[in-house]
Amino acid sequence: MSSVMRLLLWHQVYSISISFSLLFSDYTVIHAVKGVPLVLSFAGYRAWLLRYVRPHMRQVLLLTLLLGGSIILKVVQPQLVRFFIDTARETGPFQFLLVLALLFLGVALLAQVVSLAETYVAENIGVRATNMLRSDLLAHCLRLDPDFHSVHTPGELTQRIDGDVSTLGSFFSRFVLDIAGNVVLLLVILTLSFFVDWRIGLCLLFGSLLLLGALLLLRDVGVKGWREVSAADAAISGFLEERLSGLEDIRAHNAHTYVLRRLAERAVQRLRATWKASLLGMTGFGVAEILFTLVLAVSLGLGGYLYMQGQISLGVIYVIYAYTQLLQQPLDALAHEMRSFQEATASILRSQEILATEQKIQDGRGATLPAGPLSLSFERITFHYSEDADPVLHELSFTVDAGKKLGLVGRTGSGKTTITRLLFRLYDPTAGRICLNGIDIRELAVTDLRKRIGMVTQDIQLFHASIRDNLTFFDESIPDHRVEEALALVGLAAWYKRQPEGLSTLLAPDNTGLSAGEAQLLAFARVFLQDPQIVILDEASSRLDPATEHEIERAMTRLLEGRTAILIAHRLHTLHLVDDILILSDGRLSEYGERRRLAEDERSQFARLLRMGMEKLV
Ligand SMILES: Nc1ncnc2c1ncn2[C@@H]1O[C@H](COP(=O)(O)OP(=O)(O)OP(=O)(O)O)[C@@H](O)[C@H]1O
Repeated sequence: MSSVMRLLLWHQVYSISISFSLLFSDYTVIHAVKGVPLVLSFAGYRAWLLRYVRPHMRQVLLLTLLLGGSIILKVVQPQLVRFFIDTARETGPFQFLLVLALLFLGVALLAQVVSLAETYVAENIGVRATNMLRSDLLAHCLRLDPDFHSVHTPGELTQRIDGDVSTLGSFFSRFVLDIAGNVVLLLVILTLSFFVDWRIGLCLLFGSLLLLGALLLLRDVGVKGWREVSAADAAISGFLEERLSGLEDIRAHNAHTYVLRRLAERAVQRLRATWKASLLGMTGFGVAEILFTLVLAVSLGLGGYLYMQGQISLGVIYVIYAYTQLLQQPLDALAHEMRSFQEATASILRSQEILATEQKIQDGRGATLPAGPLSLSFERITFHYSEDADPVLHELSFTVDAGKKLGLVGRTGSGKTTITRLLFRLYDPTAGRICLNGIDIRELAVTDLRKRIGMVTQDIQLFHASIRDNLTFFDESIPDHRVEEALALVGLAAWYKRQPEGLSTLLAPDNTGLSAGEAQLLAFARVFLQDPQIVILDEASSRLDPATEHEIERAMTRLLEGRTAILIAHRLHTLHLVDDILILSDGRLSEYGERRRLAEDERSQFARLLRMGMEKLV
């Protein structure tokens, strides 16, 4: 090889390795995705790969071997054809031709098998790693404070936990190997082409650089278009999610036509975006094809010239043709990987953002509570949801002795639910402290605290799962007879007998198929199974028929027996279950005392409420 050729080869190896090392260097990589500059350091990528791919190291090793094997098989095939053509032209022995043909067949078959194995192993790594990330994200989201969930809609979180993670599948499984594999393939093809003939090598080297540059430029044009399509897709999904969850209101207001018109508008937007993206994509594709054909024409023309000059054989022309064709794959793949790299970076950053969000509510130092009923006290509690908002509770103090029940009464927005959220430690008070048996609840482990408190809110969430799983919260250690006892205790024995598959009967999604009363009784049964020491009941404000109301009151009485409880009452008649009454007004204690005493005191607010015979307090 002449010194000029060596110089050229080294220059080529150097320039490709520089671009490769830049991609993976310790410098910060900056991308603009959806107009927002995003930053992720090499250490960031490495940490992600190590966390999610390390558990599958053996498979990664196998994938590396398979990739290496497939590169070798790809470049060997044209060489076999070259020998075949040259041997045939020189009328070489038939047996040798037969061996070459069989060898070619064998190599082609082996290449297919290796590519199949490669896909299988890569998919396997990708799916396992993304499943792990999905679990991490979901577990983290479930732990995060209500503040976080109030600014991130379920739809958005679904997209992050599922959509973004799916984008990362190929990043985990093949991204690094694909880039490395394609760079190696490109290098091998170009190096071999220099060995075939340095002029051909030079032609392919310049052709590759030109094509790679063009592909990178054109790729950005297409990406923008397809981004608009995904935005239009997301708008349609969001629209459908919202409308389908409000199905009853849509039916009640005969809003079908309005919904369909809005959907049609979004569909038209999507159609326009798709046209634009396809057109831009086709233009890019067309230009790349033209450039590629040019490179092919120049190299073949040069090959033809050299053949006429008697400098190369016909077999070598075939090799030139095959290698030029083969070049298209790594060039296309590298341009595509750049796009995947940007998408993966965006997904990693979005996932990282969630994982980096810290819970404000942290475990205490592990103080423990005794068994049996607990007393609870609020001591000068002030609370606001955000620093710039007005306080919702002002210096609120009250006590519920062990085994006693407190009735909370107040207008809508007076702060009743907020009190229960603070007790459950969904938020911590801004000032003051909440104690159970004299222990500040911030001293307890959060899970221990929440185990001790059973809560039935107005918004009962039942899952599309079996009755058993809905009541035990997927805790398989709870035996069926305990679940059946709980159902009987809340008065659902007759309902349960009607269920075709007993505890295994599936409940329909979104509580459909259940009356409001049945859903509430099932929520009571859940609390019975949890057997907490403190119960918080937020009475349903919707009206139920008298028979169901009676059932619910009976279940409530049983549930409250021997437990400390806070009952948020929306109707007066349920208040006979409680010992004390606390009337809240704009987050301030307006009246507080023993129920009997307040009822007998004509001047009390509570007695006035009773006299007015208000069925509904709020
Ligand atoms: N997550 C939140 N972020 C900010 N403000 C909130 C939040 N939740 C409630 N608030 C505000 O706090 C105040 C008290 O609300 P809370 O839900 O405790 O009232 P409530 O007495 O339970 O009302 P209702 O009887 O209607 O359920 C209201 O002004 C409400 O707007």
